[in-house]
Amino acid sequence: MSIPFTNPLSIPVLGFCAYSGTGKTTLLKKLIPELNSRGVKLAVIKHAHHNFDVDIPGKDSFEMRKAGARQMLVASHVRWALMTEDAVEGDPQLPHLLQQIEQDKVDIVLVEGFKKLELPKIELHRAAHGKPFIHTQDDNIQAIACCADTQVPGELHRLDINDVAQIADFVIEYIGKWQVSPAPLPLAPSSGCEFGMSETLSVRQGVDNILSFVKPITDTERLALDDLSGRVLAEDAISPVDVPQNTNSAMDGYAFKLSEPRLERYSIVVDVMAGHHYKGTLQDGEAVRIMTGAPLPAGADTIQAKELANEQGTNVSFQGEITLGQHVRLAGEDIAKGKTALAAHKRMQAPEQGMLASLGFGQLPVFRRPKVAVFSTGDEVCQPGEPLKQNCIYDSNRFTIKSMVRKLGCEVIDLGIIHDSEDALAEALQQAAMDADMVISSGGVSVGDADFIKLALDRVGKINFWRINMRPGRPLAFGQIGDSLFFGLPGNPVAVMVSFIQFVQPALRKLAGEKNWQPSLVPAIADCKMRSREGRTEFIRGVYHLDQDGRLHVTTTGAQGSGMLSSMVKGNCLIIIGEQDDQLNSGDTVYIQPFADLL
Ligand SMILES: Nc1nc2c(c(=O)[nH]1)N[C@H]1C(S)=C(S)[C@@H](COP(=O)(O)OP(=O)(O)OC[C@H]3O[C@@H](n4cnc5c(N)ncnc54)[C@H](O)[C@@H]3O)O[C@H]1N2
Ligand code: MOO
Repeated sequence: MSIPFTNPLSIPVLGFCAYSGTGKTTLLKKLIPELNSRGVKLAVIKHAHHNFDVDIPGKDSFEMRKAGARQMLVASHVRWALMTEDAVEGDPQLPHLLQQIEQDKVDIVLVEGFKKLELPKIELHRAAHGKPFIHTQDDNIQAIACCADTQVPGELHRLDINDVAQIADFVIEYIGKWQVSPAPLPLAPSSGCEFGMSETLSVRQGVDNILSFVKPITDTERLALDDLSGRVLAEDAISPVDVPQNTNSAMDGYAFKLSEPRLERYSIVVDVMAGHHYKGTLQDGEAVRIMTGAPLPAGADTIQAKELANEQGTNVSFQGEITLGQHVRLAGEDIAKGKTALAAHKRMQAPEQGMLASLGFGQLPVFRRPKVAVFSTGDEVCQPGEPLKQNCIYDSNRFTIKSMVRKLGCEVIDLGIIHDSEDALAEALQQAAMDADMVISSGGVSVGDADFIKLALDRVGKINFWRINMRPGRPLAFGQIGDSLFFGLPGNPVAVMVSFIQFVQPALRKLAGEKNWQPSLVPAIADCKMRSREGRTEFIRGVYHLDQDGRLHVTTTGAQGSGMLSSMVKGNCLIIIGEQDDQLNSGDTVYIQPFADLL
């Protein structure tokens, strides 16, 4: 029996399954240090079948839990542990357990046990134990680690159960290939098969297929702190210092040593300003005037704010509750020296730049920015700024595409408007693919006028023309020209933007080296009725706001023609009606995708 499983995290999860006695734990005890030595940070979840305990009778944490604390968190400066009394019928739920993992701190979660879940796993098998294979019953086995003389089916990835380095290679390759599911939407699952010319795909199938062709850029360059905005970090930034550097005061006030019982008054020995320190050691009954950010003098352990203190001559007395250690910021409490302050593959914006500055970095390695060539097609398309010819339309697509490409930190190569001639298109595509990592065109991909671009693409690359079950943005071309990726977006201006957000954006982010990116989708209450068609994903331009009931509400921008760019200008989000719905009523909850970060 297999039990469905969905990974709720944006990092990979890999199980290890075997009959008991095969040596799962023994292998993991060797594999973990091997992976650590290669820079892989990992978490492990282990399923225990018995009523285990990690605490010791007599310890405070044990006694408090036994006294009835449903959760008990015990912490020191090196480790913390959360114990939760959570008796469930049957097995614990792995997705719930995974959500307890701090996924920004590790690259992968290894799972021991949970054999019946539809979870990607490595099977461990020792012929000498005479146990049956698991992969014959479980399609989720990614590889089998077994003895040299064991026969396994040819298509199954084979590993040597005694070769820990080889198993570590497989895990690292698995992490590299793993892709976060880009659309946690109620969309049809991807079938994972190859799609040919003019197939009709779901949005999820389209994204999965495209991402399987994207190879992240590995070239790097070093940039000054000031130039990091929008760039993707190429190596972990390890903190060279403690932040804060010293244990210091979080308040303007007085620092002293708290004693039991509390003293009536303290004598003020000196003022300590930020950027200076008191060289002596405070004695019982002594206090210093201290400013926010100034180092805590030796001997002091507590601060009282100025507002709760009365100075009389050279003495000070305090009002209100005082707890040991209050208003003291510990050295390294934000970021400790030697810890990963920012992991590689993160796109940097203001908070990341600020944090790197606070650690004293002057320059950092980033991945080279992707180069993206953009052009428009069509004899009716005119250059803005020039007189509009009869029966023509100004080129808006090149400008929306270029703007979104730049927002994603890429370099734009503008190829202008290419007129409907097979030779001109073929030449432009070939040249663009030599210079750029990605080529994006708009127009000419639906049935009527697709012929020129299809013929040209056939000459220079490998392209699929798909219909995506979505609106707007039904036609989409995707493929490769040489080493370059090609997107042929539909001509209608709104369809261009929606297709870019759904398909080009995840591809460009992966190309740029970014990891763990997922579209931001948030639930909102529909304030009006909206129509779709079952089997199709509808991206309606909407306006969301925080209502007086404290929840996000959303309404449409009005007319939804796929040529009406005004709907994108008025809107601040896409309202997503999934494939399984044909209508949304006022009051229903719907996912929205705010687009302020890209547009
Ligand atoms: N018989 C069918 N006709 C159409 C279908 C279909 O399935 N069967 N699909 C429709 C859909 S959906 C879309 S979207 C469009 C996409 O067509 P193309 O990609 O071939 O685009 P064009 O025909 O070249 O242009 C469509 C529309 O967009 C305007 N356009 C084109 N380029 C630009 C530009 N750079 N800036 C601004 N506007 C542009 C163009 O003038 C047309 O009005 O096909 C439907 N038809
Ligand atoms: O993509 Mo078209 O604009 O769906 O109507």
